Amino acid sequence: MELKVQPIDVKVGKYKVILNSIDAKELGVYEGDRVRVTGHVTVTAIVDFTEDMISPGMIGLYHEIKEKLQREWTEIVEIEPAERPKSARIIRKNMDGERLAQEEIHGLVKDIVEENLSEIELAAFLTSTYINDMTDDETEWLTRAMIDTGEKLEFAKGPIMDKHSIGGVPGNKISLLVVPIVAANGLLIPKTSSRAITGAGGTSDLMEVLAPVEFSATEVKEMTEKVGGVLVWGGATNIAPADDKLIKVEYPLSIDPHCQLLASIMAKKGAVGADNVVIDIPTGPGTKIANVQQGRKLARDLINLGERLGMNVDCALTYGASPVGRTVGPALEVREALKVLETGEGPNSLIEKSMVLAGMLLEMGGVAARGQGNELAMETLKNGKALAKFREIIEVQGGDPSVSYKDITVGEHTAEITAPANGYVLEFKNKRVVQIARLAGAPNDKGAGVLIHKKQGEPVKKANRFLSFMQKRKINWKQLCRMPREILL
Ligand SMILES: O=P(O)(O)OC[C@H]1O[C@H](OP(=O)(O)O)[C@H](O)[C@@H]1O
Ligand SMILES: O=c1cc[nH]c(=O)[nH]1
Repeated sequence: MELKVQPIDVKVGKYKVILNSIDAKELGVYEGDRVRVTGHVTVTAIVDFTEDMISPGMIGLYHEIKEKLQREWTEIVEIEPAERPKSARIIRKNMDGERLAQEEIHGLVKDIVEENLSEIELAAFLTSTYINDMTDDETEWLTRAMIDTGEKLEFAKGPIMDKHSIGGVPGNKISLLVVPIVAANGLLIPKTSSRAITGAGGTSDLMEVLAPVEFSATEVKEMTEKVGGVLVWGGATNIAPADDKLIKVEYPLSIDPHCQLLASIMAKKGAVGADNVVIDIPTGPGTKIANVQQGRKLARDLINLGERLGMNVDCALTYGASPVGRTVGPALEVREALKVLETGEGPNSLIEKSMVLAGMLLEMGGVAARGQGNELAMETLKNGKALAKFREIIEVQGGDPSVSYKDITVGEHTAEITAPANGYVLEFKNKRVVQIARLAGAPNDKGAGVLIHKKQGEPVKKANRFLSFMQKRKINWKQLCRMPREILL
């Protein structure tokens, strides 16, 4: 079928075309099917439908495909139905509970990286692995494929240290303390992070309050060699590029399937050439890991996967039933973390957790004797070396190194939630705190989030502030009032 081209200058991140449903019917294609578009070159694209935006006889070409055809532009293209990529069948195989071969997984990851799969297919893959999981072999192949389809860092000197959290506990800003402490002790830590997956602010969302986080792999290497550490967004680097594409689909589903979590974390560590890795596993009700037994199993899986990939991995099962510190949401969390670095003072839950993890890395990296890491981490915080290093990191990434926690602006519109009666806070529902922070606009609205005045176990007085939440735009009380009361308390 010949169709007249109508360019649509919208980036959708994939090769996509939009057909009028009459033409689609005639061609016998459905939404999500593939068509071969032939001008002077041929491109295979995913089909979208419209009743009215594109008239019969026309075809809408989104930015990416338009770019591809641009050099030899043509007004008329030839369209014919094409096969779905082989990976779509592989996803189906996974959905049917069948095991996948290494080449199948590699092909699938390659198609993810090359944007050959639709969001529906990606969502099906993630949902299927959420339900069926993967074997240890499949997870290793998935991780290796994620490493091999991107760029890898190679440093002339080692050891390369790294830290990662599986996430799931709100307010987990500890990388902002751990990375500078490790780097301040002479170790290299090229830390890449994701943006929020199930939370209201991933480490990259936080760091972006202070400095750019989008760099190429070469820049990550150069900056790490210069100042010892970085805190960058993995999604921008082409380091394990499949990871971010999967996380983008996980975010709206609010799922983080076991095998994907293992591969996502370990691919990022493998690709930066990490020798020693500490993984934080927040555990407890309302986290990704409900209890210590599950936490131990995940720790074993991470350590085993590390062994298969040649990395020395240690895990810390940390308390996750209540937020870390008293802030949730990018700017609020950065303010809290910077205050700790500047004054040495702050919530115990934040300081102790950061020191334990930094201490483990200092021991693994051989700069602290066994059992002495925690002390060295605390000393690095108290003597200002951690702050000085953090400022170097901010500067090398293009931020303002003189920034103080007092300069961090948070959303100016605030709503207070007060305690309905005198008493104690018995339980803290992590997921609800995250829901509120996301509703307020976090992580994209950097100033949005939740400030926790009273944490679990603390006494509250009737009508005293219990939670504040804030955002840049005016608080939408109507929306808030529509929220069921149990989300608020
Ligand atoms: O949104 P949820 O699922 O809670 O957690 C995701 C966060 O956890 C990890 O943090 P880090 O990189 O170890 O600091 C990820 O990189 C990401 O920033
Ligand atoms: O980086 C991360 C962290 C948690 N879960 C993931 O899938 N990736």
